[in-house]
Amino acid sequence: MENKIDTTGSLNDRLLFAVPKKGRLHQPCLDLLSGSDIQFHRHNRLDIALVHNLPLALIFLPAADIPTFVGEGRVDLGITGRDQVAEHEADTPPTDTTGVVDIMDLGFGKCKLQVQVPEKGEIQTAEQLVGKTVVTSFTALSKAYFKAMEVQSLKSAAQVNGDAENDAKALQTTIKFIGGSVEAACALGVADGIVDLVESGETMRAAGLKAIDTVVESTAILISSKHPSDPKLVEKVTNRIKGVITAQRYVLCTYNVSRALLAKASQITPGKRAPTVTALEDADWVAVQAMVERKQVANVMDELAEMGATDILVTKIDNSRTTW
Ligand SMILES: Nc1ncnc2c1ncn2[C@@H]1O[C@H](COP(=O)(O)OP(=O)(O)OP(=O)(O)O)[C@@H](O)[C@H]1O
Ligand SMILES: O=P(O)(O)OC[C@H]1O[C@H](OP(=O)(O)OP(=O)(O)O)[C@H](O)[C@@H]1O
Repeated sequence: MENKIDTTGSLNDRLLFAVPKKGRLHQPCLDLLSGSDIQFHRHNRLDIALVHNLPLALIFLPAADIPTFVGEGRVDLGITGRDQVAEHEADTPPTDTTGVVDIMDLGFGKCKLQVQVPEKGEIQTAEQLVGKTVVTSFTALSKAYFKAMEVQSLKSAAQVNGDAENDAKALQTTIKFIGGSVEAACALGVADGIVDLVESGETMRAAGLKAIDTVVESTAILISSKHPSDPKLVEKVTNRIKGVITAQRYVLCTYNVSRALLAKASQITPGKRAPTVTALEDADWVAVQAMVERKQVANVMDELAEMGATDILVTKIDNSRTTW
């Protein structure tokens, strides 16, 4: 009892921010909070942590439950996968007051929710799974996906034999829920196909499966409820997170170039508004500084060097406050 911490009493005046408590999104979220200087200490086994330096409380929840808590306005802000929001909305369509607001894409947790079937089996298309058994953790999205196909198949079948009742039964796809290790379902004879997440494709290949269609593409997103308790604080947290994401996505590229080549160089590194150009002691030369997307930087350096820029340096951005 001595170690029991009463956090509930202190939650009233705080903006509640839901963060995945485990799984693929957990660590990148902790990194994002740390980069945004959101300081907290999470006591062992407690799913609520008070933030020391802002009127915020972090609520650690399964990624799949976050859209429900935020959508019902029980929690103000949250980070989860776009796939989880889509699943929640397929099950509980948003109204004027419920449902989530998609604030921004966070870039990590990239994956696809895909229809998968045994590599060596007879099924080659998603249409061939209509009327069969599909196992998934995303039942609402899968039901909606196959429903659309069933309607289509029913129309085609009715045109051929006109026996609508029997056709409807034959074309009903069974969607079964499994909480994890969905990829094992086909090999165990539980399913003809599955709907599961794919990132590298390693799990799918190891299970002898292949993807035949994509239901949803996903990345982690920052979401808020429709009427958060403190919109100003939501904006502050959003701007901090945006700053960290931008800092991760861009680097600062600095180089020297002759004035004669400045226009050409500016086309290679246009920067945010325009590159920063500084005069040098040598009147024919200038120093240029511009933000460049990290994934483009090697190509940009090659192009700059080829066109005659010298002393090209790339530096990491620790944090930022900018709009793109
Ligand atoms: N292989 C993956 N690569 C990238 N992102 C993923 C991957 N698998 C899942 N995700 C993302 O992370 C979210 C949470 O999935 P994850 O399986 O890590 O959660 P979890 O809470 O541990 O759930 P479970 O207990 O069902 O495994 C997914 O909804 C998806 O947005
Ligand atoms: O394409 P890959 O890179 O192999 O990733 C895909 C796997 O990742 C997720 O599962 P996770 O490892 O989170 O475990 P789970 O099956 O218990 O959900 C997903 O459900 C797949 O099984």
